[in-house]
Amino acid sequence: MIETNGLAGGYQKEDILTDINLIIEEGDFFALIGPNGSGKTTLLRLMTGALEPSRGSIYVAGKPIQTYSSRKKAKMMAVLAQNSHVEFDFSVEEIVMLGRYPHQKGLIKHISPRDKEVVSEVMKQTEVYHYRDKPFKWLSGGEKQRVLLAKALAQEPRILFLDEPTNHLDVKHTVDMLQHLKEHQKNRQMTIVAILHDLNTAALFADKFAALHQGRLVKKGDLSVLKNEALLQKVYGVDIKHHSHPTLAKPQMLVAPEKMEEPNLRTLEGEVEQNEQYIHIAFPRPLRVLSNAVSGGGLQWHSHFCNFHVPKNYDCQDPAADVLRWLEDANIPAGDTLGMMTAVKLADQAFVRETIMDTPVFTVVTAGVGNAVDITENHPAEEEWQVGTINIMVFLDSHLTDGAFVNAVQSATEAKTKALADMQVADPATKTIATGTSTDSIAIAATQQGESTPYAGSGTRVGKAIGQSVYRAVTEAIENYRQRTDK
Ligand SMILES: Nc1ncnc2c1ncn2[C@@H]1O[C@H](COP(=O)(O)OP(=O)(O)OP(=O)(O)O)[C@@H](O)[C@H]1O
Repeated sequence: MIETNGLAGGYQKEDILTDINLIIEEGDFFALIGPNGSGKTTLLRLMTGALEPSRGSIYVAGKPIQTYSSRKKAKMMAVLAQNSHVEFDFSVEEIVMLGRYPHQKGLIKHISPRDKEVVSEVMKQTEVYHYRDKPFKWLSGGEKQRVLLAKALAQEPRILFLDEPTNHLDVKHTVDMLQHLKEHQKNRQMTIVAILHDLNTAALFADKFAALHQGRLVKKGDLSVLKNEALLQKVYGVDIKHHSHPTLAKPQMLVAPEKMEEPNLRTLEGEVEQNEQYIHIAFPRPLRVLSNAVSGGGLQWHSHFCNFHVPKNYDCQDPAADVLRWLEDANIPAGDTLGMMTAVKLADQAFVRETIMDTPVFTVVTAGVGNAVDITENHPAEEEWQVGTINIMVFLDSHLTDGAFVNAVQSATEAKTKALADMQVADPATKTIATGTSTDSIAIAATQQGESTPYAGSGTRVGKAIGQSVYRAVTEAIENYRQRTDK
């Protein structure tokens, strides 16, 4: 649909862009990314024929852009430029109607029923219909932007060029605008070429990407362009990390500014507070944690770690809300706290604090085994569970990658299962050796100090440290539980 070959161009005989070779297919949502001054607007202006190239060629729908008459071009493409100014005293509807100009025939232009229909439809889509009679100049920046988009859509173009279209728009209108554009792309095969500064928005809505840097096209392709952290670092000059969107199969980018000075946690000396209701471990700064805890679970950062005692008949309708309430009652900052719960007496806890294979590890375990389960055996679908949970928190002075966190959970689980086997903890239903209990929780928390390690399985020092520490702590906690309950 759009093809540039060896394209160069700029202003006052000085080239801003050099050797741009790009193919934008029909129906693409194509995002141009790059820092300020990298040449994105210049490229857009060359592609729309607003600027003459100094070298190379631009083909649109198979024909050189220069061969299009202005009327034909206006039927083919619409442009929503950056900071478009409309000075006249037009109403919103009149401005949008200007978009129909290329479709109107004859010397004296008449507004046809079709023009009216399209104009109202696009005003509704862009949510400007209700102020169609207002003077344009009375509108806010974001409202004006939506009116100008409506005007561009009224042109019914095959290609829509957008220069920072979400400028001035709030979150809702940004999403709405891009959602509408996406529908136009899908339902009408409209090609969209958009300059987008917000990489996260680009990741959500665009399918193809081209990164410009100092007037050169340094990368083009699919979402892999945005996942290329080294490329983004080179282009933008800041550290940008990507992670996955929680509900969509899309990456999201996070800027990582240089780290501030933080307290050193080499000794892992978290403050421990314990009473009948909870065990609370507090660190002077957050640790990176992977956990299935009821509150603050997933991969997060937390400074506070709590294990709450609940009665055996605890009504677990909304455990996360309960934990938040208990944290508030105990004056522990909920936004920075991981919260587990157990019906086991907290006094049976085990604290194991050691340096194993050069890795400082602190493991906190509460264990009840009334609910022990051999996960490899068949059980009736609906079972009456008794109270009993093994809650494990492992604090490490180590720097783990996300993958290593998963490895660490694996290492801790293997150690727990070995402890249950050595202590002959049986599944009461199957009478076989239990592998865990039905409601176990785990948290692996790391200081993220020092060099990062990609593995934490049994073949690594940190994995062995986790294994030994968890084994000792689970064994001790079960011994304490057995002594008290006689089980
Ligand atoms: N009309 C002009 N005359 C001379 N130089 C210009 C003109 N417009 C832009 N430039 C220069 O061209 C270079 C690229 O500008 P361009 O607007 O294409 O960058 P951009 O990537 O769109 O930047 P931004 O993200 O800031 O909008 C800049 O150095 C700019 O100063």
